[in-house]
Amino acid sequence: MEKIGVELENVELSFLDRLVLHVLRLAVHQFDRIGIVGKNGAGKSSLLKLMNGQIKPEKGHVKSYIKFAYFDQVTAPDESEIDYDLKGKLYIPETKMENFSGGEQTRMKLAQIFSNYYEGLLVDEPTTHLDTEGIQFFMKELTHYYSALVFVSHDRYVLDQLVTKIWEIENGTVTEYTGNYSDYVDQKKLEKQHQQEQHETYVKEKIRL
Ligand SMILES: Nc1ncnc2c1ncn2[C@@H]1O[C@H](COP(=O)(O)OP(=O)(O)OP(=O)(O)O)[C@@H](O)[C@H]1O
Repeated sequence: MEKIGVELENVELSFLDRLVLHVLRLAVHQFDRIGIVGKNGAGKSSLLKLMNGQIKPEKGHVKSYIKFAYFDQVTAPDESEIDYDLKGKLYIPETKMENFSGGEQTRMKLAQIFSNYYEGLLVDEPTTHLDTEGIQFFMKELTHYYSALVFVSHDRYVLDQLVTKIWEIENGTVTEYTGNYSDYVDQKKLEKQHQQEQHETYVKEKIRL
């Protein structure tokens, strides 16, 4: 049985009296590849931050058993060493970091992560500032990265290539779907169709009575 990397139990997270997340139980296992999806403001980044221990829930608990690397767009790159080859491959300039463009900052932070080995990666919107070449590099690295991977992305192509599970956040709750993004879309279509059929049966039955 695969080792648990992080688990959440009976978690409630609110901001300004709004219940943003309500999780009965969720777990990330050793080699899971999970894509988190949901509308703007659904709670995707907050869920990653909970798993990273950056924010604490007011109820329930989050237990982490492995060391995760965390990436988001807002955190500036730190001074940690990066692999020389990666620096070249990712065209990271020799200029001062404060002058880096958005894309260069993203490349730098990803290079820092890929220069070390982590048992888990929590990655929030990694491809936003990347050009096509940067996205291809990121995907190639992650395809062979042997760890738990949880990431938030609005990029369907990236999700389709990299994940084998989808966590959908809707109205504060998280539903797990097996498969990549396209599989998730198919399952949602079937769910909708089933609901529609149930509704039609209900209406017909009501008329009949
Ligand atoms: N520190 C905070 N203080 C108050 N509200 C917050 C805070 N952090 C997040 N929120 C609110 O919680 C909700 C969830 O935010 P979160 O950033 O997790 O959403 P998201 O699904 O990642 O959204 P997006 O796709 O737009 O990035 C939003 O309504 C946001 O305004």
